[in-house]
Amino acid sequence: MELILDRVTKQFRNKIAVDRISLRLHPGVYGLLGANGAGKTTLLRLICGILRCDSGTVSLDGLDVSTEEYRAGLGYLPQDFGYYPEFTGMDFLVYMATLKGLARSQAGRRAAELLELVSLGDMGRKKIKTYSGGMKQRLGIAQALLNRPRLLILDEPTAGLDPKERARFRNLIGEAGKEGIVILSTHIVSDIEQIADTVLMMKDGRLIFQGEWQEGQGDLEKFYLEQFEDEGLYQKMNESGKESGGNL
Ligand SMILES: Nc1ncnc2c1ncn2[C@@H]1O[C@H](COP(=O)(O)OP(=O)(O)OP(=O)(O)O)[C@@H](O)[C@H]1O
Repeated sequence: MELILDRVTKQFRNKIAVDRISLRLHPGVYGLLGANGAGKTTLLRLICGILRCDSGTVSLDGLDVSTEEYRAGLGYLPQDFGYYPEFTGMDFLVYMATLKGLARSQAGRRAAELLELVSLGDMGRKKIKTYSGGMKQRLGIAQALLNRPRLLILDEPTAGLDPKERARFRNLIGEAGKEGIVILSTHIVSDIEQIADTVLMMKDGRLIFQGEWQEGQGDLEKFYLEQFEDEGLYQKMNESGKESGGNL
């Protein structure tokens, strides 16, 4: 399985949010790290086909992002996921499953299975308005898994999770990453260290680091912060009319 991004670019008015990003991803967990405004959400939306690239292509095993077949293999948890507070967790999952085209009988079975998987088995009959932030987040992950996606995209999935829930979440994602491609965005470095096999680091719409982060390489947080110290330096160099270099 291979997800290929080829010079993917997206511009909003005069802001280039994603700037010629090329990637080849295989099964595993990828942590997309970047400061606020680096372009993470935009990149994830392009990979989900919610936004169209201005130029460049996204494809999974040769299927273009615009095709039904591509979408059928996709699971997505957006950053600002809208829940229905009056629905129970179970009803919500069944509803989402039918939207995704599962037959009703199948939807009920799958929903129950996923509630167990995300440790919400005993909360399935309770209304979502009674859930904690972490429970809602787990329900969001469950809905993203309904169609057994080959490509799972999670935008800031650990936001609002306490340490215990983070550990639970790590296990869940680790399982998903064994069979498919999981991309999760965060600006919390320790999330990446604990969950992801491969780090993707974005700054100003560009990919500035891609690869495994191993213990011998030192402190990922320090490296990450250094990129932003460099930014100031490069800006100064540009302002004085010199070419900036060194950035990938
Ligand atoms: N719909 C839009 N219209 C105009 N500008 C946008 C739009 N979406 C994103 N941008 C801009 O594109 C840039 C990248 O935004 P994006 O949301 O992708 O960053 P991010 O890394 O996900 O940040 P955050 O962690 O805050 O979500 C920002 O400067 C943002 O203001």
